[in-house]
Amino acid sequence: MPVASDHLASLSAGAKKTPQTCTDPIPGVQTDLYGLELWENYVPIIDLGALHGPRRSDIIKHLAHACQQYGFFMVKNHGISEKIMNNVMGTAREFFHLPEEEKMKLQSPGDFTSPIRFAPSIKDDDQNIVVSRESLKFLTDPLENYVNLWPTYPSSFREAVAEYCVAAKRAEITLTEAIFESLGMKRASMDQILVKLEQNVSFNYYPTCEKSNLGHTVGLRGHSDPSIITMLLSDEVPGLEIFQNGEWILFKPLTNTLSVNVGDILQALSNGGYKSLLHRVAASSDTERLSIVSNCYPSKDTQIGPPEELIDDDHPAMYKDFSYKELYDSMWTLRPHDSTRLDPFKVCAD
Ligand SMILES: O=C(O)CCC(=O)C(=O)O
Ligand SMILES: [Fe+2]
Repeated sequence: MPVASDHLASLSAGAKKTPQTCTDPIPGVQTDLYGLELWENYVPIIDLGALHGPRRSDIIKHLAHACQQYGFFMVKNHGISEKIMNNVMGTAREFFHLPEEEKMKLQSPGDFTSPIRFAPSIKDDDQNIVVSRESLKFLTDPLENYVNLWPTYPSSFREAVAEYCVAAKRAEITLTEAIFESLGMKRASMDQILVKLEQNVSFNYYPTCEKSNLGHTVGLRGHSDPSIITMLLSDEVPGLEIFQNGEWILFKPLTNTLSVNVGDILQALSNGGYKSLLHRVAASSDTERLSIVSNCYPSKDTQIGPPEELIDDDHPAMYKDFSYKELYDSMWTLRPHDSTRLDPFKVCAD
């Protein structure tokens, strides 16, 4: 992926010319030589608000670095108000605290295409493991097609969730465009995806687990996401673990930021330059945990092989040219935690 590597080179070069003098306002956040903030030394922080100002090109370089080296970063100044975040988190929490039979009314076993579906914790007898996550997954795009299918209890549901979806999608479009720019994609290649960007949302609830069951309970098994990017809003309870440099690292959420991971589609679009993040959630016996995931992906007819401007003799295409529909249709034969869904689309099998 020639262009993003160039960005990295110019990141280092730029640092020598214009050293940053940022102060360090948040404990645990260091700013490196290139002006890129790192949370506790292991997660980059991207200032989304600065994309609209004179520092845009710096932020684009930060994004290239974050997507290439980490596949995971946090965003601040994302434009989603605290009120919208608190409302949707409060609504999601109320939903999961409803009696089991209320939630089960939204279950649709075996139908992965249902526009809204509740999935309870599962027991995998083959692997003798309990996956404790309860989730409510729903399609959100376009909102007017789906809002009427959403629950009316908690009574705040439709309004709070719709407001969050709109705000989250706005942030995702801004971010996705900047990520495409960081890859060096041509305007036409970016636009054919951006104009038809879609979103779905999941509420995830991880109940506390008896101490004696911790040995065979996980919150969620290791997986990558079938998205371009996934944006995650969570409460302040740690639980998400990210796979970096051969080890699992427990991520500590930071107030008012959202976290973002590279998904499989971005890995293919970037010709393997940006790595889809392997992640999982640990079970806890102390505190329940809540997260809201917004997945951003292209319309079914969008081609998601790497665009020609990212291919040259030194960087031959790693993926065939395939549509999102082909990936989507092939996904249901896999288990959700199989991170091999791009394999059929590789030019050469490993
Ligand atoms: O709850 C989390 O932190 C992560 C959830 C997740 O990875 C997913 O829903 O795909
Ligand atoms: Fe995920």
